[in-house]
Amino acid sequence: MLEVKHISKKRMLRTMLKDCSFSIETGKIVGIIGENGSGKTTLLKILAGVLHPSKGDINLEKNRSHQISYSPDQEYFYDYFKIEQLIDFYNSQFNDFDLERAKALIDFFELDPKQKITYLSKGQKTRVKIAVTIARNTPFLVLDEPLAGLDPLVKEKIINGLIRFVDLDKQSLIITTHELLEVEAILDEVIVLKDGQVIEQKEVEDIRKINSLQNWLKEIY
Ligand SMILES: Nc1ncnc2c1ncn2[C@@H]1O[C@H](COP(=O)(O)OP(=O)(O)OP(=O)(O)O)[C@@H](O)[C@H]1O
Repeated sequence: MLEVKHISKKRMLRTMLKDCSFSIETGKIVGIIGENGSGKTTLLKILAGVLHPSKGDINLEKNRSHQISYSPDQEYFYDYFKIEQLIDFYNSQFNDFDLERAKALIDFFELDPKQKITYLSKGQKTRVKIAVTIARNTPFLVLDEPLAGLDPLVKEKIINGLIRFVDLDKQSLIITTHELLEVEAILDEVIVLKDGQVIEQKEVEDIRKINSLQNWLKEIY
C-alpha cells in the first residue's frame, strides 16, 4: 500500500501541488490524469523521491528506492551504450533487477540488444526505458507518459508489454497519460488532478457503467 498524505509542492511563488491525498493498493493499474500543467509529473517525481514535497508525507513500508521503479518522461540514457550494456548496467545497480525479464522484454518489444541507444528512434528509446523500468521487482512501477508521441502500433505493443510483464500479484503500475482511449481498457482506477489538486479517485469499472472515461473526465473538469 502506498499512501500519499497531504502533499503540497511550491516553487518560488508557484503552487504546483496542493494538499494531495490518495492511496494505491498492490495489484492495481492506476492512471493519473488531468490537463497539461495539472501537476502529474511533479506528483510522480515526488513519489519517486526526485523532488521533495514542501508539505506532506508518503507512507511506504520500506525504503523508497526499494519500493518504486520510476521512468521519467524525458530521455536520460547513456547514448554510447548498446541496449545490452544498458541492461547490464541496470542489473549491476539494482538488486531487484530481473535480467531474464529485461531480456524477454527487449525481445517482446522487437529491439536488437546490439543496437546503440544513440541510433534508436523515439519509439524504440521509449520501449527500452519501459523495459528497464518494469524489469525491476519493486512493488510500485511508475511511468510518466509512456505513450506520448508514439504511433498506434507502438502504443499497442507497449500496452501489451505492460499487461504481460507486470506481476499484478505483487506489483502496482502507476502511469500518467493523456491517451485515455488507449489505456482505458487496462486501468483499474484513475486519480484526476486539476490545478495541482486531486479532484477525484475512482474505479474505472464504476465510471464505465455510466460513461466513457473521456466523457466522464470532460464532465467533472
Ligand atoms: N521547475 C519548475 N519550476 C516552477 N514551476 C514548475 C516547474 N516544473 C513545472 N512547473 C509548474 O508546475 C505545474 C505542474 O507541472 P507538471 O509538469 O507537473 O504538470 P503535468 O500535469 O505533468 O503537465 P503535462 O501534461 O503538460 O506534462 C505547472 O504549472 C508547471 O508550469
